[in-house]
Amino acid sequence: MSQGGFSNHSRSILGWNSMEIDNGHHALSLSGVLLPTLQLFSSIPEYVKIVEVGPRDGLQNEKDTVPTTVKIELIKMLASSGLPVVEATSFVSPKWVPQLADAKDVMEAIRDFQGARFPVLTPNLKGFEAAVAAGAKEVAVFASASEGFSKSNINCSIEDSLVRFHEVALSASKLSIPVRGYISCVVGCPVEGMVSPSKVAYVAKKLCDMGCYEISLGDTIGVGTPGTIISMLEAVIDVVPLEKLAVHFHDTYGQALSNILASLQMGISTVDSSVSGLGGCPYAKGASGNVATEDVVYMLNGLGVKTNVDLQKIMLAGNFICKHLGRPSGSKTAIALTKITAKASKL
Ligand SMILES: CC(C)(COP(=O)([O-])OP(=O)([O-])OC[C@H]1O[C@@H](n2cnc3c(N)ncnc32)[C@H](O)[C@@H]1OP(=O)([O-])[O-])[C@@H](O)C(=O)NCCC(=O)NCCSC(=O)C[C@@](C)(O)CC(=O)[O-]
Repeated sequence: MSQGGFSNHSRSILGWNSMEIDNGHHALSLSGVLLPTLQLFSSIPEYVKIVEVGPRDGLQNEKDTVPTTVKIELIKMLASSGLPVVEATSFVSPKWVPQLADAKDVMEAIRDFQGARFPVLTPNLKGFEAAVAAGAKEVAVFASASEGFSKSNINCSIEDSLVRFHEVALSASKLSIPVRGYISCVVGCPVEGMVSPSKVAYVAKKLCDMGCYEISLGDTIGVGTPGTIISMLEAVIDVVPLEKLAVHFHDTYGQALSNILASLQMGISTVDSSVSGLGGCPYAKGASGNVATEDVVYMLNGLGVKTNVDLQKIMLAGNFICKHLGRPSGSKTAIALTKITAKASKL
């Protein structure tokens, strides 16, 4: 029997992936087999905040214009799934990112929708002012750890970008608007190759000092592995408090979930992801989508980490946008559970 599009069989699959917490000690329960607590997981946070970036990062690279009404519906579905933060759009130049030229209309339609926070990207004061006028209550600035990417993405050097972001941060502070800071290319750059952890740490400290409440570390082209991610995080944690850090992984080499796990083991408790694994930066050729929200939630459920996110509702949002885009989901979890549901409904 199917409820809300999911069979009891797929519900029981979701149930496999659960962790029992007994007096604070973790024990994996898989098919009734209890495994002893793993020391390895002892530093993993009890709660992880997932920042959904699908409507912004996920859609910004789409060639065909996605109708504004579809974007709005997607944001509302995501916000209704328990996600605490849904990055809604970007107030950037429409010449640079035509797909998000409807930022004002999107923001105005969701500004009073309850359930999640809706930050938007603002590269400069012009974008910030437009975002605030449209009702944005939170913004994000986006820097790069590599000069080459900074120039190709926002047409200025890292230092010039920091000056612009400082202006945004000052204006935001006057209005009590929280500012998130992104850093792209924290491991590798499409223009310059490998990026040293010290460059990431330098930009992270600057963003922190100008008042960003959170710094999201982006592996823009998805080349990181736990080895390189851990070295990068160690450098950043030396200069920015751990609780201010978030990770943002693209899955080009299939490393995103392992990189997230390594980051959680280092104590990071904020993870960016994109419904159905949509995404990619228009100025980072070859980069594939972000890690899929469905896969992150499935893994965190399996670790017994709270997210307050309803996986089935995320999958419905994923089905909705993938149907619209006319392509299969990039989430392995969504594909697996959809197949199981389809099989079960034939029985
Ligand atoms: C930063 C600029 C604007 C500089 O672009 P520019 O051409 O150097 O800007 P400009 O100041 O010379 O202005 C040129 C034109 O843009 C207009 N303009 C200027 N600012 C704005 C604005 N805010 N909103 C709307 N219009 C704007 C301005 O008014 C002018 O209009 P014109 O006179 O030609 O008609 C441009 O390079 C840009 O918009 N870049 C955005 C690129 C982008 O959005 N990339 C993707 C997001 S970053 C990302 O995906 C990575 C991340 C965050 O996910 C993490 C990761 O994975 O790494």
